[in-house]
Amino acid sequence: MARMTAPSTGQEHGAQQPHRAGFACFVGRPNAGKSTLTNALVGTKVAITSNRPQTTRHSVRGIVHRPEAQLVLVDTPGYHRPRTLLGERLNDEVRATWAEVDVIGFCIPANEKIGPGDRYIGNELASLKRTPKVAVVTKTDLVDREALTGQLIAVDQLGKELGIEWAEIVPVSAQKGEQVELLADLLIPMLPEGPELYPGGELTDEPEQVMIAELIREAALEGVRDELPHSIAVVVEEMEAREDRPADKPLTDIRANLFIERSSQKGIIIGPKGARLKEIGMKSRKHIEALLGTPVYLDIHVKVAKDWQRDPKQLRRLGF
Ligand SMILES: Nc1nc2c(ncn2[C@@H]2O[C@H](COP(=O)(O)OP(=O)(O)OP(=O)(O)O)[C@@H](O)[C@H]2O)c(=O)[nH]1
Repeated sequence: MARMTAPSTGQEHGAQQPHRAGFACFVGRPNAGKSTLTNALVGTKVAITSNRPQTTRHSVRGIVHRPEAQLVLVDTPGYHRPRTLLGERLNDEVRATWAEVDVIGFCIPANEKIGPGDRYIGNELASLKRTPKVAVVTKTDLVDREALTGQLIAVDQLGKELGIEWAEIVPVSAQKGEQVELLADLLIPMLPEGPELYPGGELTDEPEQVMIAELIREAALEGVRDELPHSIAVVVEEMEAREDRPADKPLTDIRANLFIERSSQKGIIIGPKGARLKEIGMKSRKHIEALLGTPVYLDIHVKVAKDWQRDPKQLRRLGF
């Protein structure tokens, strides 16, 4: 990421409140609710959510705009024990992000016991002494009060065990929008003083094509079996406005490649008589049209990139 620290040219807003701007990221094991929380804070769909682990591959940022502050959220992939080259690259990316942000939110689901996955991440976090860390207990709508209290105590103990001093411990439900604003209120004072980092109203600086590729990948992930999710990568090859269209009836042509690792996976993606691929196209097209604000002609090609997760050249081509 280019610039992660706000210059300290504090802008005065209102009475004595200096304007603050900076970066935060949410960490946590797969499925902890990081993307959903990012979306809830920003109020628009920018990161990709799914009920399958490890679906966030790109550092999608959402921006929370307040009169007194700008909070830029960096959404990283899950940090986990690497098994492939892709896994190692993802961990490097996550660590690099952690070292550059102003505050880290450690997401721990309210409805799951703290386990080795959390300790693995927590240990790594503990070594980042200077960055404030907020424990965010997510999905509180899934548990009763008693269970939530138990989890808050367990999180407090986890901090003591790992040598992390939580700046705050905040229970939230991103899905119900409970305590989401409060979380923003608590994160903002941890940002450095400084002017806006991004012009007002901008929600994400993720290149459009990456977001479009993610929307297609998200549609492709729906309903596929367990082994496939990590084998899918999508790259937008071409995107341009169709020529000879009247100004009030624009059309955007998009050509995307959907990569899988083995030709045996082709059938699963394409489906009987192309039904699944058609479904993927229809679903993602709706989201892409909403994103771009124009009708879209979407052309998806399914290609085999053999064992792309283990091949450095392929990884680079696919944008990792
Ligand atoms: N009930 C409930 N479910 C939630 C909440 N937040 C997230 N979820 C669900 O939990 C699952 C995982 O959420 P994500 O936001 O994709 O989790 P993530 O941590 O970004 O996951 P990875 O990208 O795999 O690391 C999804 O099915 C969400 O719908 C919440 O506040 N309440």
